[in-house]
Amino acid sequence: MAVNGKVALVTGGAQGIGRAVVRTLLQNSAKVTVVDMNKDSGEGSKTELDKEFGEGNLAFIQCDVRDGAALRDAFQKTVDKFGHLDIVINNAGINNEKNWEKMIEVNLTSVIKGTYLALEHMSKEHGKQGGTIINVSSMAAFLHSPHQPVYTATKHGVIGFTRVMADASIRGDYGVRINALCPGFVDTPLLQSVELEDNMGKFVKFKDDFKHSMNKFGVLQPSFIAEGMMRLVTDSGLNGAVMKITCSKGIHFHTYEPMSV
Ligand SMILES: NC(=O)C1=CN([C@@H]2O[C@H](COP(=O)(O)OP(=O)(O)OC[C@H]3O[C@@H](n4cnc5c(N)ncnc54)[C@H](O)[C@@H]3O)[C@@H](O)[C@H]2O)C=CC1
Ligand SMILES: CCCCCC(=O)/C=C/C=C/C=C/C=C/[C@@H](O)[C@@H](O)CCCC(=O)O
Repeated sequence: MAVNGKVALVTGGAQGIGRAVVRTLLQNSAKVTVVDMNKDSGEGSKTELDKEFGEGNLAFIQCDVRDGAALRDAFQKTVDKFGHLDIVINNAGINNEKNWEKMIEVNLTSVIKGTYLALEHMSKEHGKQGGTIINVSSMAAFLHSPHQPVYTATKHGVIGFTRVMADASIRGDYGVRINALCPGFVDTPLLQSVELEDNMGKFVKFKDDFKHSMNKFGVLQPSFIAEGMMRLVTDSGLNGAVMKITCSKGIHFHTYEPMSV
């Protein structure tokens, strides 16, 4: 899929990985809606990106992705403003082992909601023109660590859900590609949360293990994750792929046993 002239919606696009992805999409002449609960960073980021790429290419909608009605409204507003929808990146995520129910809502339930809403606007089943969905998981889904039990569970969930929906898309002829992206450690504000009892609860005592892992595996830049994301967006041969991005192997894909049925 060529990105030029396409319309994208990115959740959690006000900072970190999401912001880098939004910037890359704009560089490639897409129209983009950022859906993020943080009004200050959303508006600040829009001001900067409008200066760089010109006004009229980027919309910011303040929205907590856990609020299903507000998220539905954000999708509709995007289509109303830009005319259609082609690319949805379900990226918003948090680290909160203390309030782990909230973390499941943000990291997994909202990715499911975002995928279903994306299909309403892009699937041939709904009379639309097709598109691509990327759900952000993590390398945490592949490596055990003692400090992130529920975060890890949500990221496993994102992969399982994404792979099944990719198969459903083929069987149902949705015309929508659905892929997952799993970054290793990335230099964003999220990483600071592992030091805080407010985020980690009793698992904060493992923070030195966490730092040890970061030193061992290295920390990536958000722009490199955006590069991987663009490959998932543009390569029409990819559906159900699980992309991994690490310092040691760069951008690569997880391989699975073929299905038994
Ligand atoms: N930074 C890292 O090392 C890694 C991050 N990831 C995943 O990448 C994604 C993005 O993470 P980062 O950019 O690092 O985080 P970040 O904390 O820098 O940015 C996350 C963005 O999501 C927004 N957000 C959070 N909760 C929200 C909600 N309920 N509704 C709407 N917006 C919300 C925040 O306001 C923020 O702008 C997450 O899913 C994260 O789990 C995956 C692997 C590694
Ligand atoms: C909770 C906030 C921080 C979230 C951190 C997170 O989601 C990421 C965890 C990342 C772990 C990264 C590990 C990378 C390992 C590779 O370098 C390699 O050794 C393993 C390669 C396995 C493969 O097949 O690629």
